[in-house]
Amino acid sequence: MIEFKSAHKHYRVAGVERAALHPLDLAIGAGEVFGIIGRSGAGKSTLLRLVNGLERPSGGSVQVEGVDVGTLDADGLRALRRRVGMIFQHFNLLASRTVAANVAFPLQLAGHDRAATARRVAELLDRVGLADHAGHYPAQLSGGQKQRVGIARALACAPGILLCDEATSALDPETTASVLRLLDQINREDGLTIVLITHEMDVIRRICDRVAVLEDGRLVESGPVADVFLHPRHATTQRFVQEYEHEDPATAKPDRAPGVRRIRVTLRGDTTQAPLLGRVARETGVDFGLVAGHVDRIKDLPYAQLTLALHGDAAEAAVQRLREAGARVEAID
Ligand SMILES: Nc1ncnc2c1ncn2[C@@H]1O[C@H](COP(=O)(O)OP(=O)(O)OP(=O)(O)O)[C@@H](O)[C@H]1O
Repeated sequence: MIEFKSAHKHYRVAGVERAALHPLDLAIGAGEVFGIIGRSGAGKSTLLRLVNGLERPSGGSVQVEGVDVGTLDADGLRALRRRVGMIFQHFNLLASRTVAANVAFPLQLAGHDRAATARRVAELLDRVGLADHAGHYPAQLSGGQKQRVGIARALACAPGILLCDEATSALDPETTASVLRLLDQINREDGLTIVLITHEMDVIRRICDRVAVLEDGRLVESGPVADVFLHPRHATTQRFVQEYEHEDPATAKPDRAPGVRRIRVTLRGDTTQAPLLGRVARETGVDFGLVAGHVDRIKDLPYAQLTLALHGDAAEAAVQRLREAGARVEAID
């Protein structure tokens, strides 16, 4: 659906070229919810703007549905933007237009007649739960309602791709959750491809299938969300995970006591709640202390990740049993 091939972007500021994105390869499949996470200035917005042609790559190519975005003329770009909807952190609604008129706007630009526009607007407002707010103005809406209008407007021309630019960053946690549920529902029902950029790991964890981590314009890690966040390899990803888990750095340090081994045990899916630890302790005679841990979900996947201190001679046997039972076990050293 979207493919970056050695795409990169430089900006010239006061005569000096600066790389916002270094050459990047990335493929996003149809129907995926793909998250891009990074700190401020990492290059997230630049990456997103290359997809809808708001920026052209300085080199390499960005293809959307097989079309090279960098080669499009004004007509081509207009057609592209009907296929690629976008929602924004600050909603970007027209303050002087009602909710219905905001949603109607792209339909009018695309030349739909009055009756077809009215039908489509009613359908979209119903979909985002705002059928009874059609005549309200943006100033009369909460942040979550404004973003629902933004979503309805972005979906007006039935795009195949929705770009979300920090779409929940201005919302409180409960409203964020409800907007993310709506996006998740739209993705599942319509098979819409969603690309979202965020600096919040929680947003990625809730709805994304895959994630890419950006740092200083470089893609440092990418893959299925559970793999990247449960077993982060790059220091930047590790920091995002530590912040999300509120991890105390002291717990990550190995216990130097003789005869004690620290391990991190990850259980996913059906094994998450299996009565495993007690059984392994009984069968092997190992004793374990609980150092840290959490039980959570990544999209539809339940998981548990525990740091254990294993005491005694049976540690190796216990690790073996845990692995046989489907747990991933990593030594912490
Ligand atoms: N139009 C521009 N002209 C010059 N430099 C730019 C322009 N847009 C972005 N940059 C620079 O490119 C780099 C990446 O910016 P970008 O906005 O893509 O990052 P970001 O990860 O989206 O950051 P934020 O989360 O703060 O929006 C930054 O150093 C930024 O200053």
